[in-house]
Amino acid sequence: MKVKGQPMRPIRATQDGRAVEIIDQTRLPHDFALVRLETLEEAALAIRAMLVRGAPLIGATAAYGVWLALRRDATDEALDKACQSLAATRPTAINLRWALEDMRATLTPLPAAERAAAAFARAGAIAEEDVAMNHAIGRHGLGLIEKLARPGRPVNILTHCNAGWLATVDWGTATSPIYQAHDAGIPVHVWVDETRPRNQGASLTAWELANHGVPHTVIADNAGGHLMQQGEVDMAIVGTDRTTANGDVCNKIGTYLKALAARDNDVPFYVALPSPTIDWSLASGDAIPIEQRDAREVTHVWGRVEEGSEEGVVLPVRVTPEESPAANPAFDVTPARLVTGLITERGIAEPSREGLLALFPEMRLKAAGE
Ligand SMILES: CSC[C@H]1O[C@H](OP(=O)(O)O)[C@H](O)[C@@H]1O
Repeated sequence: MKVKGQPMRPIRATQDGRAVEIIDQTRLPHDFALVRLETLEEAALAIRAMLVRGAPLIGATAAYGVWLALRRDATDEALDKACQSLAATRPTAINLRWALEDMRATLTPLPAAERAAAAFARAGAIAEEDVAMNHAIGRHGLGLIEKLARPGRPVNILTHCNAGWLATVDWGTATSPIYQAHDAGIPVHVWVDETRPRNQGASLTAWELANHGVPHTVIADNAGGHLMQQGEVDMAIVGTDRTTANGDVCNKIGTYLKALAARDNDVPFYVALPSPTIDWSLASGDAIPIEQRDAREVTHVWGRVEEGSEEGVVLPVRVTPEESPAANPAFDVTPARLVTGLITERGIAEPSREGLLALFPEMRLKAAGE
């Protein structure tokens, strides 16, 4: 997508061929900062500290992280260490495991001397495949938005967290249909869930949509149900970090509550995902590991000082009593029964094992379940 009119991606190889450059998403929306990753350790930290986040982008960053490791040491031991250290960064997004398995399968058969070049090529291919898949998701999702369009008012779409181009290599998943509808001249308006506690909606999705000129309104997470009751939401589109073979959807904490409110108000609830986000090995979402993040993300908020002596400084501010503990599960699981459809690069699947296999028949032998 574009930033101030310039094509931009959240990750790209540098011209000198020695590093990748990422957008530091922890500093948006206040600062747009690019960070150079030259080592495995820097790539792992960027994922763990959420300078890059979002399932597809985590996968692409991990793939490049393997390349950065093998540039220095292309032995079997180095490949193993790289895959293990990157796999340990975050537990929930399946794209991380998928990308590392792909890189390991690509590189293991090769002589050490050929591995760095092959790793760079495969990481680049994983990135470009993500772009193509997300564009296709947008095409299929565009059809859903078109069906809801009517004269005199925009299609009102609610989204949660950031499943935008910042969460992928480009286009986003949930936002790809929104961008393509906007670009096609279909009036859309997006209700942007702030998405406590890290506020990826307020700080990332809103920033993306503003950059692209898409009308949007940031809302408190707790406002979505009310807006649905008032008839102000025509559909919801969210992303996912892992969707299991039966169509259960693991996504940012709070997604499940939006799905419940959508069901109660007959609002179509769609999930957009590229197929590497499907975990065929799990028959349901019960077994998905839910990341427990630092309680400080709940007890504090980070914001920019607007006036006074430290103008422009981003500071943590405590919003809870010192003595109050906090819990911070980062994801929840929305059961398939609450999902209207899964928007994939091959089309829209019913949220079920057979619905997914109808689009991905080649996965039948791998798909857990009956
Ligand atoms: C297209 S994946 C987006 C997905 O990832 C986010 O999680 P995080 O920011 O913690 O990596 C969130 O669940 C989004 O829906």
